[in-house]
Amino acid sequence: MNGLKISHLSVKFKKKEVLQDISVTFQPQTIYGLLGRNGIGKTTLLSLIANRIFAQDGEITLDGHSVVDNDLALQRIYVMGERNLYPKNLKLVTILADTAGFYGGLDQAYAERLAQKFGLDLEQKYGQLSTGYRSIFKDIIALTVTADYILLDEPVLGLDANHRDMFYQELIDTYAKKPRTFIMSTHLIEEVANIITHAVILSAGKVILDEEVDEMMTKSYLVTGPEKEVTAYVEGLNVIGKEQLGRMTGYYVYDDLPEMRILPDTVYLEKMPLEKLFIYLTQQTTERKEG
Ligand SMILES: Nc1ncnc2c1ncn2[C@@H]1O[C@H](COP(=O)(O)OP(=O)(O)OP(=O)(O)O)[C@@H](O)[C@H]1O
Repeated sequence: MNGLKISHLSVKFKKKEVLQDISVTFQPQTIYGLLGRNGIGKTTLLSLIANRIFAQDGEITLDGHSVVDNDLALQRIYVMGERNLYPKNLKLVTILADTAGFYGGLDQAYAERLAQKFGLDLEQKYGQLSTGYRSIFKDIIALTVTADYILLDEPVLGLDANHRDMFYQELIDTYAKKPRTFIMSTHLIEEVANIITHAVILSAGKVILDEEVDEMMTKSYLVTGPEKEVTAYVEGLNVIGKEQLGRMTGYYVYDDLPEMRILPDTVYLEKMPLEKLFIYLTQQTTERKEG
């Protein structure tokens, strides 16, 4: 019952089906990565959760209560808005105060510390900010607002490498001090691989993976070796990709490795990076849909 539960949700824009009968539960106090290729429906899903758009079918509940027109539930869910959400002539301090008003609080002192750290003057107007600083400002709100579920839509869009690093560090720190749920949509998978504890991958209108990152990593391998030996070793396993690496063949395997199977001296096992897993899993489902 606890958690943000998406049940059998379907969304169409005109004739285009974006999400088809998806179900997934976001648990309390967990950092999620919401991953998927461009245009797959990540922002759409976040907008549905925030009640900004409505689904044709399905239901979203927070701790058992529908979020539709439910201010009590919506106050507990903060969604980092799209690019031009705020009026350009509003000062950042005013936006902070308004947000605090709606959500029942915002850690003002922490917001000011963050603004100083990122070099952001809160007396500026929103319209004066560069793309990167708009993201930084929205990130500051997301990190400081009083809400149990914080939805971050591409939080590092336009941020330079130093600022991205700072943001990730702040996210880890604030989560450690006050655990709550963050759902972060991003394309920078390797950058968040050590931050998110759970991954939800969307592809071809469906949730194709919903799993703990640690669990995923225990069954994600790159197996390399001479073609004959390596092909024999991976037989019957869930091979999601293949690459030719010079004279060696590499198979990307997403499966538990059989304990009884002996690994030949010429065959090597490595961990598959999360990004490779994402690339091959989403490629498979897209090809299946198109094929
Ligand atoms: N209001 C709308 N009207 C019509 N089509 C829409 C609308 N909003 C989104 N779409 C379409 O829905 C699909 C999903 O878009 P969405 O923005 O959710 O994808 P995304 O996964 O967030 O993409 P990206 O990673 O590129 O930001 C796209 O094909 C988009 O064109």
